[in-house]
Amino acid sequence: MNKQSLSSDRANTSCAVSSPVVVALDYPDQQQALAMAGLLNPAQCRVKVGKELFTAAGPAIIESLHHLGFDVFLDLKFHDIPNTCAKAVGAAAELGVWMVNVHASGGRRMMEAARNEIEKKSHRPLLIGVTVLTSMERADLADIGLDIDPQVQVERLAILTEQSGLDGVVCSAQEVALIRAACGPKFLTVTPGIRPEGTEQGDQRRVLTPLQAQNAGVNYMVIGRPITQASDPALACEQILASLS
Ligand SMILES: O=C(O)c1cc(=O)[nH]c(=O)n1[C@@H]1O[C@H](COP(=O)(O)O)[C@@H](O)[C@H]1O
Repeated sequence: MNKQSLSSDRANTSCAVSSPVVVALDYPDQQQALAMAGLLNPAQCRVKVGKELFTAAGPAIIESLHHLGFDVFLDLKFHDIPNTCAKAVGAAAELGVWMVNVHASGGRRMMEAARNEIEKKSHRPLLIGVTVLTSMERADLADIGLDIDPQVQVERLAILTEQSGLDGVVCSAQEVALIRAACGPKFLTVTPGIRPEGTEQGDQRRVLTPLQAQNAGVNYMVIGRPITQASDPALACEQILASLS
């Protein structure tokens, strides 16, 4: 199947999953990722393909996940000069993915170029700007010359992202109220850094539980290790969904 027909098929068949859960398939190869996907129900969650899996498995993993019925968030966090970023986002659109992201710190012209490029495509994924990584806290921002609270930078980048015509931002669920106030109710919030009670925080810093995130009004919550590293991943996913209902 060529890229264009894949894109058209996807545009016609993309399912409307009401669940906010997006499971991060952070695996080193296609076999492990598909084994995990096989335990999940595409009616109950979407999946995310990130840098590790996409670098190892390439576009074929997207096609395989589509065949299993999943909407796919392609999380490659593009951050480059406007032309390069726009072409990369355009290539992602041609894979038929549901969502793709760029780093909002790439700036207004980069985000506008990315948005303009996907507007030309027959399948138009949701285009999301990453604000401040959920692994970062104030000290990490100070290290890169931004001696401010993460929330200040998140709000600034969310406003820039909205003005640049993107659909929403990646942020911590802790910042959703702030973003709603600044960017309005239609602007999407996609929140990693989700940790159910009793799970390891790991490298994440700005975290909330799934229920707290839901109460904060997030649109989509990205959850990786609390599901994929659980002794029973399918049960872990079920329990998270049950905690939201
Ligand atoms: O864009 C992302 O998805 C992302 C942005 C961010 O600020 N923080 C963040 O954790 N992520 C991704 O979300 C996932 C979180 O995974 P866990 O920490 O295992 O739940 C990883 O795949 C990260 O790459």
